[in-house]
Amino acid sequence: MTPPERQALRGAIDAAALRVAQSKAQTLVEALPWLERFRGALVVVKYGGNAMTDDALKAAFAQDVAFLRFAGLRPVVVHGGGPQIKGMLDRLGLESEFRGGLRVTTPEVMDVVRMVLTGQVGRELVGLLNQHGPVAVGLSGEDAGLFGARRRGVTVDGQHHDIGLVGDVVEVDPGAVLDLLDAGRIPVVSTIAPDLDEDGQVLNVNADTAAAALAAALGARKLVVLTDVEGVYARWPDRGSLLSELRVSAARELLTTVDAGMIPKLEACIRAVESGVPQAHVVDGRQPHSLLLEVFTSEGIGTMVLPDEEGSEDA
Ligand SMILES: Nc1ncnc2c1ncn2[C@@H]1O[C@H](COP(=O)(O)OP(=O)(O)O)[C@@H](O)[C@H]1O
Ligand SMILES: CC(=O)N[C@@H](CCC(=O)OP(=O)(O)O)C(=O)O
Repeated sequence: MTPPERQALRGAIDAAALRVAQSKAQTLVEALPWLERFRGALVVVKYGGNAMTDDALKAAFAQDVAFLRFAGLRPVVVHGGGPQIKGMLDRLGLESEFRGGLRVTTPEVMDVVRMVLTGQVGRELVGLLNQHGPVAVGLSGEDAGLFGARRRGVTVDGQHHDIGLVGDVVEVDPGAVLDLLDAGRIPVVSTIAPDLDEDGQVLNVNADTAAAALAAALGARKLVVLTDVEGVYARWPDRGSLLSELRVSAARELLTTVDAGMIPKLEACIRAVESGVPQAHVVDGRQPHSLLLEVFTSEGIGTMVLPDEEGSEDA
């Protein structure tokens, strides 16, 4: 290569590097209106067990939540752990059985659910978040009266089934979560809840519905549900039918057609929005940084559930 050729090549490389730097700056600038709008906003993020299957994805999720916190929002994480519970039940030779999307929970299974959610999945998320500073604190629905639950059964094809130690959150005392937020911490909540009808008994609560109850009690600005699908499809599994926006009454109608896994998610979005949370989102947790994209870009991603009244969104 001649000296003039070398110089031309260096010039081209410098120009390309400048373009990359400018596009990074552009990305930051695009986030500015959203940073302004959501400064101080309380956001409840439900992190599903199926979106935490690989280490890189979990690390990216922790980065996103830490980003929200250091950008001045107030994130609260509610985590699931269905596949992780299944993994432990398999190792112990116990069966995983579901009815209507909920785990049939015997006393033996309940011990495993509590151990895996609070002692394993929650701990791991707290550890990942604390790599970004001493911010995350784990707690379960048993701590400081956070949740109170009542047993529920499930109706499938018109038939009612008892599914054991499974509950719905009927009471939330968000004091402990608010204390942590006021101290600048990130609460990481696992969804075990005391049974209000039986002292000393704890119940297994679906993490989507618990996240909705918490988002409502906290008066959250957003509920974001991270899962293993792009969003809510009008005609699952027709990939052309992904919904970017859904009003709450349409979401109610859709409830009759969606399959098991999506039922508690859609119910959670409906419950949150009907309780005053301005917007709820179902987002693909398999995409790294989907949480950041949802909060800080104009396009948003996944499906957004909004109240019925026109003009009530604050996207
Ligand atoms: N209408 C629908 N739109 C999107 N997903 C649906 C729909 N109906 C059923 N599903 C199923 O719901 C699943 C999500 O639920 P699930 O696997 O339990 O998630 P998670 O582990 O994140 O709680 C999707 O992977 C998909 O198979
Ligand atoms: C009653 C019930 O089904 N509880 C769930 C709780 C965990 C959960 O909801 O985890 P995901 O969000 O990963 O599905 C279970 O035992 O699997």
